Amino acid sequence: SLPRSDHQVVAVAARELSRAREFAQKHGIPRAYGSYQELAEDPNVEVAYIGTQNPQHKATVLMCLAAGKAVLCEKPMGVNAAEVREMVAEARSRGLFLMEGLWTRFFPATEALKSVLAQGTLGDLRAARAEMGFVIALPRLTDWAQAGGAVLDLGIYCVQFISMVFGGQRPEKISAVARVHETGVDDTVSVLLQYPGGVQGSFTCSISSKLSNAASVSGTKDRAEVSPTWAPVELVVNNDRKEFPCSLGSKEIYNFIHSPGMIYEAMHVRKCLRKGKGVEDTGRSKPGRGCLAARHPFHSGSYGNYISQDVLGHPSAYSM
Ligand SMILES: NC(=O)C1=CN([C@@H]2O[C@H](COP(=O)(O)OP(=O)(O)OC[C@H]3O[C@@H](n4cnc5c(N)ncnc54)[C@H](OP(=O)(O)O)[C@@H]3O)[C@@H](O)[C@H]2O)C=CC1
Ligand SMILES: O=C(O)[C@H](O)[C@H](O)[C@H](O)CO
Repeated sequence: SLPRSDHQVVAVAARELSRAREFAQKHGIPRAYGSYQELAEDPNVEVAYIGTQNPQHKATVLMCLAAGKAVLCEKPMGVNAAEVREMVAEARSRGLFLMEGLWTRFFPATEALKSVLAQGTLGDLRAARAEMGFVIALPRLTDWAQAGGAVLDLGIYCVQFISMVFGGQRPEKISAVARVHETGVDDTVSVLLQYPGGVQGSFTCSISSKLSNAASVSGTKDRAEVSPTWAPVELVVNNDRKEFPCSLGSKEIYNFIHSPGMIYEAMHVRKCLRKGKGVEDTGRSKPGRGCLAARHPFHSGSYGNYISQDVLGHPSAYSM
């Protein structure tokens, strides 16, 4: 749905060639490969978009970086903070672009919220709240072996919102309560994040119950809310409601609502690569090839993995 002069899908890979061929035929993609390695080695591929399941992200990211590709990896980029650090270090050492596919960050409604924040319309910020929950029957979500669970799949959208509105700051303290699914993955989790100056972030994510699926930030002057949390098409500030439809005239049938909004992150990737700037943790830019995913406020998707690791990995932060 983007101009072919800017974006072309030139190849698709699957572990079975037949499936890649079927997908390629359905979507008019010139090349199909029976392995991810063959795609990584295709000289016509500039950027690899990785949509495998969570546990395979790291291996596939490293494979594509080794082949010199820029990489856009689906969220959560890693199943924990250690994996994310390893991938970011590898991208840095090769001077290659790596970004976590937190597509939410590039929606027009998110951009509109960021300018409301930048203008100080809400006053001094006090609290941010996000929720994402559905009754979902996706096998991967309740499968420990596929790194399922609410925090990694849905909580990451809540964390990235809170991290964004608080400028990428790291919280001083994290605490959480959870319901654990019979398969052992986290089913419903509520997390409290305490920031300097008594500023608070909180979120609830669930794979077994419908939540508000909205995200809000409140200050001493006003409150702003976007919805749905993961693919915002509406921004309300005080009682002023603005719509940002993202059907974009697409006739495609998608598995998930607002999927046409994937074009925004694709446009961002292209913009980064054309700028040719690397973005370091400190936000200091340096000449290099592409932007690097880091804990930069704008690419703080990786931050979500730190939180999930903190929440899931430290019993002290996790009272049942
Ligand atoms: N941004 C968004 O809106 C969304 C993001 N996601 C993210 O995208 C990723 C994929 O999700 P989704 O497409 O629902 O996942 P699927 O369950 O459909 O699996 C995706 C692909 O993973 C590949 N795969 C590679 N290794 C394995 C393995 N060992 N076992 C099973 N599958 C494997 C398969 O590809 P093949 O067999 O063809 O090689 C499969 O087609 C996840 O990380 C998820 O978080 C998902 C939905 C929405
Ligand atoms: O990123 C997402 O939107 C989620 O992976 C899936 O869409 C979710 O599992 C079902 O909404």
